[in-house]
Amino acid sequence: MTVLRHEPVVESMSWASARSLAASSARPLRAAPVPLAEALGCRLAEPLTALVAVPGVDVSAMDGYAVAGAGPWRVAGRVLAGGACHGPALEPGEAVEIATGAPVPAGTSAVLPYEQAAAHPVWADPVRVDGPEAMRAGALWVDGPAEAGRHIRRRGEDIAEGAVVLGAGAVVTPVALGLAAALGHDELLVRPRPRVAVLVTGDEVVHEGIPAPGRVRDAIGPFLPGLVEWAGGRMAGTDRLPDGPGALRAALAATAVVDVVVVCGASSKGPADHLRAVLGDLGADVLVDGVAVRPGHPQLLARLPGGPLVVGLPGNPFAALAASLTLLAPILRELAGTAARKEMSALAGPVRTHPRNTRLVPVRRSSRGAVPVGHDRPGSLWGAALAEALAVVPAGWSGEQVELIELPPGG
Ligand SMILES: Nc1nc2c(c(=O)[nH]1)N[C@H]1C(S)=C(S)[C@@H](COP(=O)(O)OP(=O)(O)OC[C@H]3O[C@@H](n4cnc5c(N)ncnc54)[C@H](O)[C@@H]3O)O[C@H]1N2
Ligand code: MOO
Repeated sequence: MTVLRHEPVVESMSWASARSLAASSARPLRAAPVPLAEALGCRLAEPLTALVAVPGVDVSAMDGYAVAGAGPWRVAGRVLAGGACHGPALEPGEAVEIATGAPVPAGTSAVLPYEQAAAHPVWADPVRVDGPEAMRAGALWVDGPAEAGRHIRRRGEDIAEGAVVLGAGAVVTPVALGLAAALGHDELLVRPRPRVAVLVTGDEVVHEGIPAPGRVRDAIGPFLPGLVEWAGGRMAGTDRLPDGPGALRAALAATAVVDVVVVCGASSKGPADHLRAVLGDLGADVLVDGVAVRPGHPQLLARLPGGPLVVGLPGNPFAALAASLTLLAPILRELAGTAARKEMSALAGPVRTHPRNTRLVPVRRSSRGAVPVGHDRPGSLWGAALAEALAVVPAGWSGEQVELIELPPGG
């Protein structure tokens, strides 16, 4: 009789150690200038300064009349935003019709909004003064309350030229993009978002339709792009590989231009699980090989020589999600400089604990604490899809507060 002998189970790294080792294995990317549209979500590598003053010149804050001195005023022209400026300085008693945002002529002492402007009866020329035609005819006179300086936005009043408006390290939000554009920037110096390539392995894995018996729909490839973006990365692409070391070796050898490669499946010890062997062939430095966590125990982290980090996710989809949040998200956050805030919570519901492993339990927040939502088998994303966060339940947990790690929210 043949007796099969297997390697003894080696004690895995703790979940907390794996997570912090993942973060510390990431080497922050060098800052680079990127076009505004690509900078969204990145961190500024230098303070954002105003290349121009806002407003750039003294402009009108209202549609109405720029006036000089005391009224009544003879309307001597019109200035529209983007149009030609009024040439000569206004003399006392003169006005120009002006649009909001248009530069006020030199000599302007105030802007009189249309709503406050009254037609002024002029003895010499009793034309009814109520519109652009009359103004063009040079017959328009207006009067009204025009307190000195009123409704003029002075150059640099909102933002002075050279002002620092956001500090280095600030996240480029959609609003920050608008601000940067207003201040004259076309590019921003940011920590670039790390590029991530995904390799989905498994002969049984199909990518559309109802899987035939013995086949399974890929549930990992579809969640990774959103998770990668959310953690601060940028997807470089997804490749589908058959089981077998050849395709995996070739794909990993061709990934020098990305920062992180994620391999889905092939991380356990079965006959079709080649990741470990291929990493060995390629001379990779294996940093994490198994983590004391449920689900997601067979996860891997390695560095290819002179190349990217490789994250091996287990094939079971919820295990793959747990491993993504343990290894992948901390790496991307570190590379992109986007730290996650730490949240602690009571647990308001029963959870199973594990004697040696951390458990990651899908929960929703409530006023009583985090409530486990159930449906948390490693092969299914049901519980995680219902949840807002994963509660980190340590081995032998005895009721104290637990850390919550955020799940990527919907768009
Ligand atoms: N002898 C041992 N066997 C297993 C262990 C172990 O420690 N010793 N760990 C188990 C655990 S836990 C997990 S998780 C899996 C991880 O296995 P692999 O990463 O090698 O993944 P596969 O074997 O390819 O697949 C596992 C399971 O997941 C399905 N799968 C694979 N890819 C996908 C995908 N993209 N989308 C949806 N489902 C996928 C696959 O069909 C299998 O059912 O190993 C255990 N075994
Ligand atoms: O990683 Mo496995 O169960 O823990 O699915």
